[in-house]
Amino acid sequence: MTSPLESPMAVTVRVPAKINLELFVGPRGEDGYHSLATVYQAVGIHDEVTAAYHNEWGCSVSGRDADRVPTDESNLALKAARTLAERTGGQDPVHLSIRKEIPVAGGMAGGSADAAAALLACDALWETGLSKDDLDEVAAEIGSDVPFLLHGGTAVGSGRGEVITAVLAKGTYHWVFVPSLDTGLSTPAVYRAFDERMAGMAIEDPTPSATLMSALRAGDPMALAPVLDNDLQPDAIALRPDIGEVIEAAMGFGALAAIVSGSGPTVAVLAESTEGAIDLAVSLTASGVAGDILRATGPVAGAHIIPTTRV
Ligand SMILES: C[C@@](CO)(OP(=O)(O)O)[C@H](O)COP(=O)(O)OP(=O)(O)OC[C@H]1O[C@@H](n2ccc(N)nc2=O)[C@H](O)[C@@H]1O
Ligand SMILES: Nc1ncnc2c1ncn2[C@@H]1O[C@H](COP(=O)(O)OP(=O)(O)O)[C@@H](O)[C@H]1O
Repeated sequence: MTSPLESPMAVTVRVPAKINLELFVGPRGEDGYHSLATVYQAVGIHDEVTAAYHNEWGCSVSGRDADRVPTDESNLALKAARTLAERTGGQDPVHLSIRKEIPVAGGMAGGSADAAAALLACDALWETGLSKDDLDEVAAEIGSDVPFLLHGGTAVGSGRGEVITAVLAKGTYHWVFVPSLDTGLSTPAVYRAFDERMAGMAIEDPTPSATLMSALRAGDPMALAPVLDNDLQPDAIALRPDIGEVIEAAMGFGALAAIVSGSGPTVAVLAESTEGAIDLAVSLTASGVAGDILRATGPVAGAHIIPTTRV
């Protein structure tokens, strides 16, 4: 048995953002969700979530866009912690301190990332002993992107995106992200616009493309660039024409590719190398088309515990 002296009082988890290298949208199911075939990649922009014992449940948020993140029961990290506590027969309350770097409502799954981090942190703090599969099941209940953020790397997401299969991917990809301004884009609004655009057309069940898989196996950004694809991109651009301008500018400055991440509005720009990514970031900033730019490589590891205080 673990002595109380060895039990952690707080656990901190670092968790990456995701982009969708491919996002194929199928028909809308009876639950209101569309089936997806997506290829996720975890990229090196990270949030940190610390779970610490406290006399009541709660959370606080600091860092980038913190004022746009709720701290009530609708916070996805808090929701995840409370769901895990329920599933494991009740646990002592925790306070979650969330430090954000992932743009909020940007299509990079920051809320889902915090939920994945909270699950891992609370699982370790409470020593629930849940299996990986059990944790995945709780993750899927919180949101479609949450299981991937536990796994990281590059992976196919099927179902609603919550059924994860690892992909054989070589190499490191150099990305520039344009999170796009001060307002996000609502995921339901983008899916609604997709439905309106596709009304009356037959939508097939989606499958990942073989060409994308072979580009990833080769680890070749030049081969990956032309096959990046997102069925929601036209709808995100229709709702936010400035996204189209960012894509056009990035291509004009020599990007290998530029694509909307998930439901947007963040644009993910693929560069050939670190130097290429720096040049693109400088050109995009100087042109005035993008005020705020992030740079990262992918793939990176999923949610993981980082050393923290033990008593
Ligand atoms: C688009 C994606 C791509 O990875 O990521 P983000 O851009 O949000 O990061 C995901 O599909 C985000 O999935 P998820 O996290 O489940 O979306 P939610 O916010 O729960 O969905 C809000 C609403 O969007 C619509 N929705 C969502 C997912 C889906 N597969 N089909 C849908 O039609 C539904 O109307 C749903 O009620
Ligand atoms: N911990 C959290 N971090 C960020 N957003 C959160 C969090 N919890 C709830 N939200 C809400 O979820 C919404 C979607 O945010 P986010 O997950 O960052 O974007 P997206 O779904 O576009 O990837 C935001 O409007 C925000 O209010």
